[in-house]
Amino acid sequence: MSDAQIVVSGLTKVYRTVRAVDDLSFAIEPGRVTGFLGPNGAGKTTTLRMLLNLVTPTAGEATIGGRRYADLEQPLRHVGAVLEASSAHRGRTGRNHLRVICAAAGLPPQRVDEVLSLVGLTPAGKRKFKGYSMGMKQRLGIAAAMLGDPDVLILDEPANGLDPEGIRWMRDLLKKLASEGRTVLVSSHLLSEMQLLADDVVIIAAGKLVTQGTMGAVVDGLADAARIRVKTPNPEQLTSALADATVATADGDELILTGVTAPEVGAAALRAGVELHELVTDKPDLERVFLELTAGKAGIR
Ligand SMILES: Nc1ncnc2c1ncn2[C@@H]1O[C@H](COP(=O)(O)OP(=O)(O)OP(=O)(O)O)[C@@H](O)[C@H]1O
Repeated sequence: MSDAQIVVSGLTKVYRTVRAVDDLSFAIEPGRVTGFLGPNGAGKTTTLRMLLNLVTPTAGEATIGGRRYADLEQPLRHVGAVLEASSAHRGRTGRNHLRVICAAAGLPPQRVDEVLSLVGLTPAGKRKFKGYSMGMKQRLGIAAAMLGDPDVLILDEPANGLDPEGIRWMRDLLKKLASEGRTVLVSSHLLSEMQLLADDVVIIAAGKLVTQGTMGAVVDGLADAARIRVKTPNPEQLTSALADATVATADGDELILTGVTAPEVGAAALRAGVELHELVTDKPDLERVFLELTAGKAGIR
């Protein structure tokens, strides 16, 4: 096993009456950005906190390179985490904030300027934290996480509060860090945001795994919810020629079908000798499909 592989196995957290995380298992590979997706309350933060030994699991285990976070000898050299926008002493400069963390963790002091440069805060590092914008706080949080030059980076909703330019910057940085061979795990509740960033995706709802795989395969799966609109003077004949299709609506000569592709409809029509007047694939709104997939499972629990 790679030192940078994350493995979650049967992970469960029960708070009084709430099963925040429910028998969750997945693996996250190095050299890739993995999106950890789910609606609000799905259990993403609780999972990440268990991974970082900030919450004790009720059952199951989460390991990084085969070891629990608590058993890592020098955790900051191995794992960097940004769980919320950084907070620091208001009157302290960003640079001094990082120097304190660096010294406390016994990391080389030159890392401070290296990470400030990495996140584009070299001049701003000399300014006091109280004047930092949300975007600057996020950058400082990533700088702190990178002090130990970790091979695993874990971020909880890092795009929150960022403007589009900040989001693009974050995306480019995380992709670069993954391309260097690091494991990058990023949580989000927006599929659209993750589509531009993640190579792999793990989707959870109500604490349970919904699906996981490469972003391409998962999106293709969601896109199977595409609807085919077809016009034919013989709708009944066409329907009986399409055993696998589900008829969503039938209105005169127009049928809306799911569970089939346009080429399958065209081929079936040809075989059955049914005339087609129109054959259109309505591209699904992936965000809507994602919400439908996870809706009802999450929410208030
Ligand atoms: N300390 C706690 N005590 C009780 N319930 C909790 C606690 N922490 C989380 N929960 C509950 O566990 C469930 C999962 O919460 P969690 O914050 O992990 O979800 P999330 O996917 O990160 O959502 P969000 O995007 O809203 O942060 C929610 O129902 C939440 O109310």
